[in-house]
Amino acid sequence: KEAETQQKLSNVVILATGGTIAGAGASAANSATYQAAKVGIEQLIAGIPELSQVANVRGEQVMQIASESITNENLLQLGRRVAELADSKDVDGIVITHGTDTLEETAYFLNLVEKTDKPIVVVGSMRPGTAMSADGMLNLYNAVSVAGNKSSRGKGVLVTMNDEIQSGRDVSKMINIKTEAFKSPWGPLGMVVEGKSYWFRLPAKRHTMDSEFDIKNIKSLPDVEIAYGYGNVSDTAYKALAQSGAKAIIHAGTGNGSVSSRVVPALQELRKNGVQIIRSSHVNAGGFVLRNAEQPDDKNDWVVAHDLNPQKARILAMVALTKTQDSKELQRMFWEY
Ligand SMILES: NC(=O)CC[C@H](N)C(=O)O
Repeated sequence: KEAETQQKLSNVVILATGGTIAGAGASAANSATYQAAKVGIEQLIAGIPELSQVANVRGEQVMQIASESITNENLLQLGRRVAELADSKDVDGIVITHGTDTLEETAYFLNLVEKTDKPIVVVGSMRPGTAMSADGMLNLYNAVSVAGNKSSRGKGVLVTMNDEIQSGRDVSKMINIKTEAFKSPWGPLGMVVEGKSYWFRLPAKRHTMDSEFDIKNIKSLPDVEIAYGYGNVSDTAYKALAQSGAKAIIHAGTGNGSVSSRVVPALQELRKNGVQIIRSSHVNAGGFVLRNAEQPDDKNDWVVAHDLNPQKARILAMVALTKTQDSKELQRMFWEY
């Protein structure tokens, strides 16, 4: 009988990369002071015996780092392993445990480059497993449940935090001290409760199977950097980034992605010299940048990031630049993804 249920369960692989979900603190009172990326995947899986009721789970330690230290090389390595597993007949779903600081970047990257409709779920936690009211155990249980469920197929890369099922494209870390840290400006796709998924909406943007990008064709990612807009800003950072080789600069702009008059001439000059200028917004609840509003983008030949925050705009720009150097093509991609 046991063998029968095992056969019916989906096969889910957990790729572990580190973060707080693998963190450990000195005392149960340490919810914020602890070391990330300490606990191995086998120990995490062993700590949740209930996983075996929702899927046949196995783990792989891909790396063991805090996610602020993830490099483009790490992204490519992870992306390639996800693609290999997605191609494998005996894998039905993939979970990636990840630090929450750049979780939204990795989730969006995978959403763009993985050519599969198998569920890919990225998950983290806000408290280490050693803390009181640790959230990692339930988040991971939810991630495995969602990854093992056929209803998750074809919905792009997903993120399960705080019982919500979020689109990896939209979701962002909005606050760093609450367990309800991850929000999308456009709302979650669904909820996962007691291992069961409840869906309410679908992603409208191109992703995975419908994406023109493929991890298998990406050898390396170009240098794309971010510079921050604020009052009395100077153009020093923009110029320095270009000088150090940035192919595109994401302007993490104020409000509608507005650009200070102290910076505009430098950005016009950089564009003439071949650097792509992409206007995004760093407003907290979600920016919304439109062409030729605030700045004459047609005249300047700049691109707008629309609703992508600066860090997500960097991901799309890197992936897009592996295919085109044309600003109009870039802009099309920023509308479609
Ligand atoms: N909550 C977290 O996961 C943050 C821990 C660490 N800074 C990381 O992103 O990996």
